[in-house]
Amino acid sequence: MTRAVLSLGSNLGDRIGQLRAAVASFDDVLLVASGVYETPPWGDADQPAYLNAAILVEDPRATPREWLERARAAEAAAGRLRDPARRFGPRTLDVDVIVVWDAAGEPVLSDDPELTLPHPRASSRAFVLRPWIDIDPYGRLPGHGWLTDLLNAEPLASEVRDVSPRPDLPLESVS
Ligand SMILES: Nc1ncnc2c1ncn2[C@@H]1O[C@H](COP(=O)(O)OP(=O)(O)OP(=O)(O)O)[C@@H](O)[C@H]1O
Ligand SMILES: Nc1nc2c(c(=O)[nH]1)N=C(CO)CN2
Repeated sequence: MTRAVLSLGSNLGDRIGQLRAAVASFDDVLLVASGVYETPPWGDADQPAYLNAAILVEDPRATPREWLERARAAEAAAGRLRDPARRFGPRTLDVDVIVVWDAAGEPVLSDDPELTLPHPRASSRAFVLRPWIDIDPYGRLPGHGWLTDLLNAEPLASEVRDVSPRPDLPLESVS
């Protein structure tokens, strides 16, 4: 398996520091990182705003399960602080595996609850699709179509207006 899009989010503690540490943990496989966006909480309104971003990673040897393990390791390194009683509640770091493509460039489909691919809620999340389209303008969400069509149709077209770029908070230092 080769490529994956990972979504990063944080709304507790040092939000940008946690996102940067997560990106650094994928340094050996990182193709490109999106800009950072400030986004209103989705799914559970009573919590602080999130910082969200997306990264494209590639490793010819990595299985989908290994991407999930690396995502979990990044969350654990951020302390995994969260309220277990709130499904979509606040957290120091969330790293979700959005799509994985195999060596032939075909998307991996899985209904395994441990690793569902594509991520089952990605199609309704402007905070996932807006950063993703930064780094993959011709991107498609398998089963849902082009990112550009999803983001330009309701309900996401309205939601994306509240997704604010934070160019003052780059993920990577310019070298
Ligand atoms: N595509 C996926 N990416 C990440 N985790 C997944 C995926 N599919 C299933 N899971 C499972 O979901 C479990 C809960 O993940 P997590 O705590 O990140 O959920 P959440 O962030 O509360 O909700 P959401 O997945 O909607 O963002 C994980 O332990 C993982 O095994
Ligand atoms: N804006 C935004 N809202 C969320 C996010 C996130 O990353 N960004 N993650 C959640 C966890 O499932 C729940 N709600």
